[in-house]
Amino acid sequence: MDAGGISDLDLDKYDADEQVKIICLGDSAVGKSKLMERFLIDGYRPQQLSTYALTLYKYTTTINGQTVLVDFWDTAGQERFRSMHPSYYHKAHACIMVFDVQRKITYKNLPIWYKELREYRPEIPCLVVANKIDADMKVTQKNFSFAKKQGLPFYFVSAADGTNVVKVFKDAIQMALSYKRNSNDFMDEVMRELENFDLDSKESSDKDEETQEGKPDSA
Ligand SMILES: Nc1nc2c(ncn2[C@@H]2O[C@H](COP(=O)(O)OP(=O)(O)OP(=O)(O)O)[C@@H](O)[C@H]2O)c(=O)[nH]1
Ligand SMILES: [Mg+2]
Repeated sequence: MDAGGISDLDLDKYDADEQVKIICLGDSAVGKSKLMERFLIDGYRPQQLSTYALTLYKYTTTINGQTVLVDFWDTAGQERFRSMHPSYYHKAHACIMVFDVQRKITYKNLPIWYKELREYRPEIPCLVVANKIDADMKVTQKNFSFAKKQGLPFYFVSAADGTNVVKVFKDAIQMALSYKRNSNDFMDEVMRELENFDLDSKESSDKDEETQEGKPDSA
């Protein structure tokens, strides 16, 4: 199976024209899962594959008349080790990076997440999300400069009351799509080439027919 979750089978099954993968990063308990659930609550949610390490949410939407299948990847647990398995990043088209406005440490850890993201996916759009603003609206006055410094889009959101949740996810899908369409990312080019390459290049294995020697005559 393809670790990137991109397969023609899925495109057929969901009658989709295009498929994008969006990953979610951030410390434990910042609200990554709650944000996904909040967004998907009204959305079409045909499938949820769950393992102890990963939840994959499938979502379809129509953009400019095209049906887009979105794979949202969410982790459970791995982020405690502050390092994700490389397959998590594999072929991702956008990243939603979350911190908890009530816990400063989760904001301070953003550069660590961002560094790892960029090691695997140097070019993909990354959206920075300050979650849990419902707990204290005053935080929206604060200056969280990380996103600005990196030139990344920034959102104040609340998974609890829904503030800006749809906006973040819709933007993420749009950015993922435009990335996919316009990407000059070298690794993406390579992956595209590999996908087109017919792996079914069976070398004429008939050559290794072994000459059957007659059984030694038993006297
Ligand atoms: N007040 C408030 N609490 C929230 C919000 N979003 C999440 N929470 C709470 O924060 C806790 C953690 O939320 P999760 O969505 O499980 O966090 P997570 O990032 O998925 O955590 P891991 O799966 O452990 O990495 C839960 O108790 C949520 O109810 C929010 O917007 N406001
Ligand atoms: Mg979670």
